[in-house]
Formats: sequence, structure tokens, C-alpha cells
Amino acid sequence: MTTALTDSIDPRLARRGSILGRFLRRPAGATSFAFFLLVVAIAIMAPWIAPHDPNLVDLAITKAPPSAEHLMGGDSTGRDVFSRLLWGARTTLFGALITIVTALVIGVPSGVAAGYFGGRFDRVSTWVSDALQSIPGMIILLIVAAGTRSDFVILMATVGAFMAPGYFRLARSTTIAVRSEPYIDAARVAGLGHGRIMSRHVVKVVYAPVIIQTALTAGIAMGIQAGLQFLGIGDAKTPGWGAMMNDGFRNMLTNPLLLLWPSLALGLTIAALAVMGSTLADVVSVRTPVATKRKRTASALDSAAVTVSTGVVAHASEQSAVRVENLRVQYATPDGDVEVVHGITLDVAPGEVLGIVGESGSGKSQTVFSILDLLPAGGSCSADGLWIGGRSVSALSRAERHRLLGSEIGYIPQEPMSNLDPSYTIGYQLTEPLRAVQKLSRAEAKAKAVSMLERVGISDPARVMRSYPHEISGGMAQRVLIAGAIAGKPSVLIADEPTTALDVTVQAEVLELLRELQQEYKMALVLVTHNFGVVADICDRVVVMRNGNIEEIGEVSTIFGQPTSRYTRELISASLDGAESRSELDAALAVPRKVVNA
Ligand SMILES: Nc1ncnc2c1ncn2[C@@H]1O[C@H](COP(=O)(O)OP(=O)(O)OP(=O)(O)O)[C@@H](O)[C@H]1O
Repeated sequence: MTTALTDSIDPRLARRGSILGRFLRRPAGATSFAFFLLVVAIAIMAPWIAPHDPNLVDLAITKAPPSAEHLMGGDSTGRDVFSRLLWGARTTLFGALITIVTALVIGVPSGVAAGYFGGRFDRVSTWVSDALQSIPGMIILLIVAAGTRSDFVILMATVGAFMAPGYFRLARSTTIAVRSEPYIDAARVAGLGHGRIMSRHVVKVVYAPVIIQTALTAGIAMGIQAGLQFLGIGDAKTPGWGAMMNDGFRNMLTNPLLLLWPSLALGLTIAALAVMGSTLADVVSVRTPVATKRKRTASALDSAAVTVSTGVVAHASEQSAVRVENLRVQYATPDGDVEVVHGITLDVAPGEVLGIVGESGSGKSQTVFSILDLLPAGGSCSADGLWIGGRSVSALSRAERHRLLGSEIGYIPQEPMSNLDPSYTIGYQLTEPLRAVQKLSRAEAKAKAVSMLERVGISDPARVMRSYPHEISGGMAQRVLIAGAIAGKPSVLIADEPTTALDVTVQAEVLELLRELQQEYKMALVLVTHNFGVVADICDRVVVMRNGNIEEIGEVSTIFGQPTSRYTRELISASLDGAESRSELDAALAVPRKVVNA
């Protein structure tokens, strides 16, 4: 019954104050909103401001013209038209409210869940939504009217059920557009549960298009309700604009005013809602979201050589910070499953810094996503064994694996900005996982977040806590994410190219900070990078990956001194050619760096 908005809102623009302000600054927005508020006020005040009982019959005023006592005259059965018009606003708004609440309650949560979880739940709920839309609503309404003796509430709730698919489709498509955003993964890595991620981060993006849709849906609900009353479906005692239009229609030739008043009231109210909806859509800059592709598509897979590699294992599994044996990662493609990591074995000792290097597409990120249990849709992995913090986790359920995130394992992503939700302040995004995972009170979480920000070198933590992501620099955003990742005191920190998106001075500072924190917290650090310079700076051992296999693995000094593989030699020279020399980086680092202001 409604048309879903398939676009979504730029979350940065979706902050309440600014939206309302900009909406009201537009003449169309202010006028339509003022008119709608007037209708709402009339609906609320009707019992007190209506001069007569809307159902009181006074045969003396049957079809009477307007007079001082009856401002709009009397209807064909002798009831005061003005009073019925005022009460009609109440009925109309109440009916629209029932419809909207029903449609929202059914459509939005199911749409968000379908978009977020995908898979079978998505398929089944989309099928139900499509089926609901294909049912002829008017026939069902007539059956419901007959079965409930035209109960007004049930009728309007039924209308709402038929409008739910509009909300379902809107919420689902908006959720699908944001579910692969890095900040959603970042929230997951921080240890937040699905319910919390949906109710905080996803709903925040969904709510603006839903409000716009609601303005339009309310108008449609009013039209349907008036239509039902016009057809005589509904309680005859309930004064409504549709019933008044019916009376006016039957007496149109002799008393045209009887049709004019309710038609004007209904038409103007629906028009006000439509203008409000479209102005709101304009104000929040509806745009088509582009889901961030975390990685390349399967077309890049063709060159992958399928051989099995194993790395040197330096520790017993029970003493490993991370250990994975014979890890394989595959993706479902239209041509069948394609393997992108071909049975690698890795081991990281507690307190060790392991670098994973390799050219683009060599499988570095897929390896760490498998350890984090964060492979994107379509990807799956298998391994002979996986240990985290010396504990075998391969037999754990997804929920149990999930609980390791934010506590046992911390994760620092590649692009700091896109891993922060633009709709929330830094303070909220740091304290939310602390409250959810570590069960801290609001005040404790805030104090801890401030102290973590100080620890990662932010000189003005109070201001940063109040800031939105777009108000801070990339380097500072990465410090914020580092603060969040180490707040749970993980035994393993995984950093996926943490400096790629930063400029060279900041890169050096962030690497230095990571090294300091790794030593202070005695964490194992797994550092994914393209850059051998970075490996030389802070890693103890290095794994060289190529086409989903381990090409070479060993102590950094050995790999640099005597690389056995030609590929490693090429990678080292490519990486060091044109890279900032160590002295340049040191010069950059000589700038006081503990305190960062921008
Ligand atoms: N969603 C996906 N669907 C299909 N194949 C994918 C997907 N994501 C990654 N791959 C493939 O997996 C292989 C390994 O990718 P991975 O992201 O691990 O590379 P990488 O070494 O981390 O590269 P980069 O340094 O550019 O991030 C690549 O060939 C890539 O095309």
C-alpha cells in the first residue's frame, strides 16, 4: 500500500537538532508543520473546544446554513457540522496513529533483522512481505469489518498490517546498505552483541528514512480511513471526516458546503503531511548509500595457485597467543567455491610481534578475518585447529567466539574514519563497548575512556569525547580506535594495515604507540602490512604471504639478511625503494608525540 524509500540518509546529516532547524527554516517545512500542529491541537482539544456534542441530533438545524450558533450549519440528520469537524480531526489522527504504530512495529524490526542477518530469515520474511502485498487489502478489510462489527481500532490496525511491507522493505534495504560498513564490524569487534548493534548503530541510520516514510504513510492511512467511512464501513457514531464526506456527497447539489468542509480538512491535512515528508527528505539529503566493499571481488582470484603451505610453528599450542593450523578460506562464487587461503599454519607467542606481509590480494586480511571470525558474507573458513590465548576455540559456537572480541582479542582496522559511526560521538562509541562487555557503569566507562584517550596521546580527551568522527583528524581517529581496542586488555591485538590511511608523520607516531602499548600490556601483536619498513621497525618475526600461501616465515633479521625466496627479496626492495628512510621517520618522531592536538 505504500511506496518504500529505497534510499537512505547521510548519517552525518541525521542529527536531530540540525535537521529540525533546517526543516523549519524552509517555508514549506514551517508552514506544513504549523498546520499539522494545529490539527493535532484541535484533535487533542476537541472535547473542550467543540461547541456541541458531535452526535446530538437537533432536527431544527437539519441542513441549516451557517449561523452564529452553528458556525458551519447542520448536517442532513441535524448534527452540528463544526463540532463534528473538530471531533473528526481526533478520529482521523487516532486512526492514523494506530495504523502507523502497527506498521512500524511489524515492519521496522523485521526489516532491520532481515537486512542485518540475511540468509534464511531474510528470504522467509521477504516472501511473507511480498505475499502480504499481493493480498487484496480491501477484501480483507471488508471481512475484518464484518467479523468485528466494524471495530475502529481493529480496522485501522489491519490497515497498518498491510502497510508494514513498505516499512519492511525500507528498513531492510537501508540496513543492507550499512551492514557491511566498517563501523558495524568495528562495533562487533569491540564485543557488542547483534541486538545492541542493530538497536544503536543500524537503527540510527534507518530512523530518518522511516520518519519520512511515516509522514507519507500517515497521509495514506488517513485517506484509507476516510474512504472506509465514506463507504459506510465503521461505527456510525464515530464522527469522522469520511462519514461527513459521505453525507456531503449525498447532499452535494443542495448543500455543497457539507462536502466542502470535510474535504478541505482531509485534503489539507494529507497535503501538509506530504509536504512535510518531501521537505524532510530534501533536508536530510537522501542519497543512495554505497556499501563499502571490504575487499575485492572474486575476479581477482584466478591467479591463486592452489598449494598447501605451512609456517614454522615456534610454540606449543597451549602457550600460543594465537595459533591456527591448516587454515583454508573460500568464497562462494557463481562458478563455485574458490579457495583464497590454502591451508596455512601460523603461531604467535605471547608478547610477540608478528608481521604478515605480502602484496595486495595475497590473503593477509582473509587470514586475520578468519581468526577474528569476521569473514564477509559468502566467505567461509576451515582449520584443523585454532587457539586464542592458549585456548582451543575451534569448537566454540559463534556467540562464544564473539565474546572473545573486545576482551581476548582487540582489532585495529585499516581505515579509522570508516570504522567510527558518524552518527555518534567518540565518547559514546568508546563507552558503549565498555558498558556492554566489561559491565562498567556509565561514569566508570566514561572515566576509563578518558584515561585510555590520555594513554594513547590525546591531550584534550574531554573535547574528543564530545566530538563526532568528522570533527577529528585521521590520526586521532586511529588513536581513538587503538584506545578502544586495548581498553579490554586483550592478550592479542590484531592490526590490519593500521597506518595505510595516515600520512607519514602520523604513521610513525601510530607505530611507535602500538609498540609501546604492546610492551606495556604485554600483548601479542599481529600486524598486517604491505610495508617491510614497518616490519623492520617493530616486528619480531614475519610471515611473507603470496597467493594465499606462506612463502617464507622467520625472524625479521633473518628474513632481511638472507631471504630464501626471490619473491621476498623483490618485496623487500619494492617496499624500501622510495619509502621514507628510517632517519626521516626518526626525525618525524623527534617531534614531541605523546600529546596530539589535532
Ligand atoms: N568478499 C570476497 N569475495 C571473493 N573474494 C574475496 C573477497 N574478499 C577477498 N577476496 C579475495 O581473497 C584474496 C585475498 O584477499 P585479502 O583481502 O586477504 O588480500 P590482502 O593480502 O589482505 O590484500 P590487501 O593488502 O590489498 O588488503 C584476494 O584474491 C581477494 O580477491
